[in-house]
Amino acid sequence: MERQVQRLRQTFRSGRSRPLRFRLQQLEALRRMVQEREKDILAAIAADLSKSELNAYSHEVITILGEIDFMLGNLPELASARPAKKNLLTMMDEAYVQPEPLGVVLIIGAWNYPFVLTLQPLVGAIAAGNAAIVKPSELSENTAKILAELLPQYLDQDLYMIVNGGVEETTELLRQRFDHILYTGNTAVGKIVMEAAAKHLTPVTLELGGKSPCYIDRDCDLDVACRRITWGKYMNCGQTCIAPDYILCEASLQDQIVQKIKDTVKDFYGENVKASPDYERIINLRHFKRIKSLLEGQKIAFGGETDEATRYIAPTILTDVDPNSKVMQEEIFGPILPIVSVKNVEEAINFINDREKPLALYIFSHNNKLIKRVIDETSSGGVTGNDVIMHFTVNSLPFGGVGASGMGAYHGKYSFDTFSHQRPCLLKGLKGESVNKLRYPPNSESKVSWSKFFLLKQFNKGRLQLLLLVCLVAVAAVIVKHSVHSRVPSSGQMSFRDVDLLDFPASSSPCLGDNGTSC
Ligand SMILES: NC(=O)c1ccc[n+]([C@@H]2O[C@H](COP(=O)([O-])OP(=O)(O)OC[C@H]3O[C@@H](n4cnc5c(N)ncnc54)[C@H](O)[C@@H]3O)[C@@H](O)[C@H]2O)c1
Ligand SMILES: CCCCCCCCCCCCCCCCCC=O
Repeated sequence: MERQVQRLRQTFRSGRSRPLRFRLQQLEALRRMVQEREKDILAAIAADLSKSELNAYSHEVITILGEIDFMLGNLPELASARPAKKNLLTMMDEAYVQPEPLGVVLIIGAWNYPFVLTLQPLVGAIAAGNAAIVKPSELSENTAKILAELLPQYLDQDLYMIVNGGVEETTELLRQRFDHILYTGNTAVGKIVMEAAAKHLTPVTLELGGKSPCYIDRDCDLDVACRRITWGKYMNCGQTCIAPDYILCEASLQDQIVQKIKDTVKDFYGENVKASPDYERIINLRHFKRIKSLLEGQKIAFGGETDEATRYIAPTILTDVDPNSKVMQEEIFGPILPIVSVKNVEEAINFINDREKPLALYIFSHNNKLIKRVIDETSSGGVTGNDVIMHFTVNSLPFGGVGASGMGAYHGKYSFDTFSHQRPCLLKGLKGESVNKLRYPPNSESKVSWSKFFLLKQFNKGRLQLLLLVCLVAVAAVIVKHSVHSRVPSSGQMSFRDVDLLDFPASSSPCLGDNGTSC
């Protein structure tokens, strides 16, 4: 493993991954891979999650194509240096923020959306100019296999690599030094990843899980709310990190909600859910048994049927659920929907705040003020009001957790930023020592007073007059210099705008004039 990481690092150091043209080519190659090998990819995802190919396309492939298109359209802007605001002391200098790649990054994916959760971070890593190792989950073995087969055929093999394997291989990978690790999966392993990363001071993005609450207000269109919740809860058989984990509502709404979700399940999946091509299965027997055990001692208002041989668990609703019961202690990650009664919105807010910060929060109400209030008085990775899951699909929104549900974020611009260092650059000329004297020893009351003036903008009348005089002299000097220069032939030095940005390693100043001042 060490040799492989070393090989990627050497290629990264050669600068090959930096030019924008190269990054765009790799992203285009990735898009070609998805388009040309769509059938194989869909078959692999379908096999891993007993999913129809149509669902595999709309749950996963569409997201990756959208992310690649976003990067192709926005990369030149994302990668270019941004001029920064200056203070009085540096007003003649050039200040800008230059995004730069981090180096060799590690992406560890989870099995529940095995294509999206590995390739979406990879798109960001490539766009930001990094080398990357991708470690798909061993539980979604078909997708892991097809990725290992396809990626080397389309991407630069000395920069982007797939490592397949389980705990042993991941542990070995985590011993290596990376420049960033993005991990998606459960919280317990998140801690292992963070501990391993700490040994090398490697920054991490942790995309974890949690119990995402869904509050339904009395003042709400229950038909619409229940239809949307049914879609988001039972999609992928409940194995979605941002699925609504449980419902909070007033006790009087409970029966209506059960009835409406029941009707919607019939609309979506037909009389025989088991036979529906749109209803998936639990990934493995361990998870099947874990989810089934959550039903013990519960009041099953709907569903509850299970079949171990096919790892089928029916869309299920539990009512009058005790907040202290097992099903309310861990993330369900399966098609079981508990309903917990609360008296009002205050109690719902307290219920949420008494627990770990969730990955997502959903609020259904006609009353926008109530939705805003719940947002203001709680915390979660993300929020969708009057719907579920959909904030994931907006790539102008950062996607990630907070507290126990994770740290850092990605998607769109946020992926680019996650895999970049925002490097502050200040370029000064070698003149101006008269002002610089103010910061050189020996210090004095007068120097401190001048520093306050320059850095804290604490004017007094005398200083202001003096500054005006200095400015006049500076303007005069610039005019004289300019008139001399206009008579001298050009030095032939190129400005930033003359350079083909595509061939540029995205490390130039935004506007470097030939006297070192910003233009
Ligand atoms: N925030 C998100 O975007 C997001 C997305 C999907 C899933 N999740 C969360 O992930 C969880 C489900 O995923 P999972 O954890 O079952 O997936 P998983 O079992 O596939 O594990 C995730 C990754 O961790 C690796 N891994 C497992 N054990 C390890 C160990 N001991 N040491 C090092 N690496 C190890 C696996 O190989 C895999 O690549 C849920 O909690 C879910 O909410 C979060
Ligand atoms: C008008 C037709 C629109 C069709 C849009 C379909 C959107 C489907 C989006 C589903 C995306 C689900 C991905 C969830 C991934 C969550 C990752 C965590 O587990």
